[in-house]
Amino acid sequence: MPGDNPCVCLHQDRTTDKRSQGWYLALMAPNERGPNYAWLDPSRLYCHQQALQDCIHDLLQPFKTDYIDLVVGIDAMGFILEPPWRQSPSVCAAIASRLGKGFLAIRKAGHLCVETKDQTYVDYSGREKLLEVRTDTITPGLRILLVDQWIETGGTMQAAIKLVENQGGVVVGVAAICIEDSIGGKWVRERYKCSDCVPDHMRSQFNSHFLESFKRFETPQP
Ligand SMILES: O=P(O)(O)OC[C@H]1O[C@H](OP(=O)(O)OP(=O)(O)O)[C@H](O)[C@@H]1O
Ligand SMILES: Nc1ncnc2[nH]cnc12
Repeated sequence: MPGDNPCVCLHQDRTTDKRSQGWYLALMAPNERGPNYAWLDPSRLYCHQQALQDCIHDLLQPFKTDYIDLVVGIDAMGFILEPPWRQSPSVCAAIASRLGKGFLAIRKAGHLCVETKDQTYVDYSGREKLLEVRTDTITPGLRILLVDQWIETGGTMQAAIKLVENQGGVVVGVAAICIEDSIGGKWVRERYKCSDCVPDHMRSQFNSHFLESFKRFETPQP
């Protein structure tokens, strides 16, 4: 049953199982390191080949018929979810290239050695931060899919949207594993076509920052 959220093992082979919607979300690890960290670690699901494929498939469903010129990912984990249209996720850059789509990285401050536009923001940590993007890529009218791992307060995504739109880019859509029902998350949803991976019956768990699967979560022993 879809509400049944099994404890999914990282190395369990689910390729032949009947997979329920969002099954791979149970692979995400709870925060065990305290308040300076995000409340969970979604990146554990990227280690599982089927989980990564299903996650990206789900994220892209709503955009199948949209024309997209460029995929823009937010530093750092947003880079992983660059869509691997039609092929394996491990070769996403090659696929983007074959399809004639580029990938633009919006970076956290201090990494780019070229001319940049920047935008300050405050994220879930409450700290003021800076995003930067190169100025030689986004041209007026360019149709962009913005991708990040997660939207909690929405501060990071709102800053990325400003960077794109201030250069004339058109945000066709916003994709993240979870867009929480925060004020900022709702702001993004109300203004842009969005996709996330959270089934309706699990949304309250995400908004309260505790997943049922955490109760059964076991960290593998070394
Ligand atoms: O909605 P917000 O409250 O702004 O938070 C969302 C941002 O926070 C996380 O990134 P983080 O800075 O933890 O770095 P990471 O991508 O390298 O994990 C996440 O990947 C988003 O970029
Ligand atoms: N990676 C993440 N996981 C969970 N909550 C988040 N909030 C912001 N980033 C997050």
